[in-house]
Amino acid sequence: MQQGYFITGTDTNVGKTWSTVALMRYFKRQGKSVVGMKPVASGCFMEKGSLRNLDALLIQENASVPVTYDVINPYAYLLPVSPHIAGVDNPVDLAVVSATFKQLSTLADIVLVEGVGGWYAPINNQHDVSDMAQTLGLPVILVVAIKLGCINHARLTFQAIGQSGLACAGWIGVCTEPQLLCLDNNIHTLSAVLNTPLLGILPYMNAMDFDVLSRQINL
Ligand SMILES: Nc1ncnc2c1ncn2[C@@H]1O[C@H](COP(=O)(O)OP(=O)(O)OP(=O)(O)O)[C@@H](O)[C@H]1O
Ligand SMILES: C[C@H](N)[C@H](N)CCCCCC(=O)O
Ligand SMILES: [Mg+2]
Repeated sequence: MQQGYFITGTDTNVGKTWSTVALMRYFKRQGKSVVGMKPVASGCFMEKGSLRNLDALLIQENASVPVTYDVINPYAYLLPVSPHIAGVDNPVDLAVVSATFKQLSTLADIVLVEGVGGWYAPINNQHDVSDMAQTLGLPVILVVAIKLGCINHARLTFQAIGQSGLACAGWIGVCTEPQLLCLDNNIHTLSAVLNTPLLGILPYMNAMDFDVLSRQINL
């Protein structure tokens, strides 16, 4: 592995997965091999007797090399609730996440790890997403869904990333809504308050096209 990034966001449902896959396509276009990980996923479905998560499946599909599902997503929980609740019978062990990440990092130049929920979402009764990112020791990319309220959420999350001692490699804005009043002004304000590079603004798309989105990224 040459480089790895931990992808967090201002909340759940803010575009972390879309950004992760757009980044995977971006790195591939640069001639790099890339794999991804969704260590903890809540909100899964049963397929042939195993729990599967849509984020993890997208990450698996977009990898440069074939990767076994369990390496991408060692903790798959059925219920779409906070992982410390969904995983009460099989709580996340950060040593397992770390060992699985090491295995994955031998496979490609770039490894992207998508968090779950926002920066302080609990992953078990002792740890939250920030602990998982610190265990992996990766620079963090902050995904911001550009909507009303995002300036506050982005500033809080950016401050918390700094407090964890991890580097922030930049932020990605995702237009998850078809229309937003004063969109450009919001982006301008976010750029001014977040002391980290803007890596790209992903436009609103009616149908997902990760190649189009990946062309908005510049890391
Ligand atoms: N560029 C976009 N254009 C339109 N809709 C988008 C875009 N990016 C994301 N969305 C919408 O936002 C939803 C959430 O995106 P995504 O799944 O990437 O969020 P997430 O932060 O990974 O969520 P989770 O916390 O569940 O992992 C998508 O299912 C899609 O409906
Ligand atoms: C179900 C959802 N899509 C995510 N997988 C889990 C989000 C957990 C959020 C926990 C919280 O901060 O309240
Ligand atoms: Mg996701």
